[in-house]
Amino acid sequence: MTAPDVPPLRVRDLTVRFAGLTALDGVSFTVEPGSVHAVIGPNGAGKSTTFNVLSGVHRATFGSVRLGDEELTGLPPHGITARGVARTFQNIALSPHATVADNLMLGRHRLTRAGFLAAGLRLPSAAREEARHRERVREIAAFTGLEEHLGRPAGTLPYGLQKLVELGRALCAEPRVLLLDEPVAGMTAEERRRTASLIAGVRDGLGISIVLVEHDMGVVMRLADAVTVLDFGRRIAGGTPEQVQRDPAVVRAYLGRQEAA
Ligand SMILES: Nc1ncnc2c1ncn2[C@@H]1O[C@H](COP(=O)(O)OP(=O)(O)OP(=O)(O)O)[C@@H](O)[C@H]1O
Repeated sequence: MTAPDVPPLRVRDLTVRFAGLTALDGVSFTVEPGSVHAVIGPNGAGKSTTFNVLSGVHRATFGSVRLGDEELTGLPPHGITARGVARTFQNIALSPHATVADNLMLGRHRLTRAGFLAAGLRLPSAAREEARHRERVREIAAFTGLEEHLGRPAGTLPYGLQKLVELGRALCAEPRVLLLDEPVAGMTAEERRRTASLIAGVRDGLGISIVLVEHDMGVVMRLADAVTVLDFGRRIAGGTPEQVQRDPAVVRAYLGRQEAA
């Protein structure tokens, strides 16, 4: 698998207001090419809002998100996917009755050249293209450890494997940037360990950038190259996992919430 051309993802002064509530307030950070960048913070800090702006679900009130020279701000979700940014969902969003292979094929959608007409007319060009996509799906299934499950309906797999299908489907879009929304939530300790090493493998083997929103601090600290810490919609710290762990503002933010709880 060859590394795609990955530019930096620059988030600048991102501000999101919902009817009187400022969910994000002037947040800036840069995701370096080929790195895992974690966004962490206590409940309500603005992590999901950041994720939703990056994937085009929410519009920024102010500020910008740029991938290299391309402005992503204001694009709809499919426009952002088309520029090589793929996401997974916190709650699994697979077609449960379709096979794992067909769910992965859905991830190839943006790369499909032959239109519905060519496919419907069963033109040889469409058949060749489909065969190429199926081959790539098999490669990605092997990479993610899903090969033996390709023929099974996705809904019949255990939860941890369904999360991997989500990840595999996002990889099938050949992204330059992968947005992972709590990829190990609800997993057993063994599944967490396996998923964390798979994510490290995606970074190291495919060279793509990964933005990770995750509550599991063990996974964040082991996996992330850089961490942005949010609290009440503001960026309160940033740096390597070691730096943010020692940062008094971060300790205060987490301890404060525990005391209030
Ligand atoms: N669609 C919305 N409408 C109004 N307020 C919202 C909306 N989405 C989020 N908020 C508010 O914005 C703030 C940030 O929420 P967000 O979900 O981004 O935090 P979070 O860090 O992801 O929290 P958690 O860890 O609990 O998922 C919160 O006060 C939340 O109530």
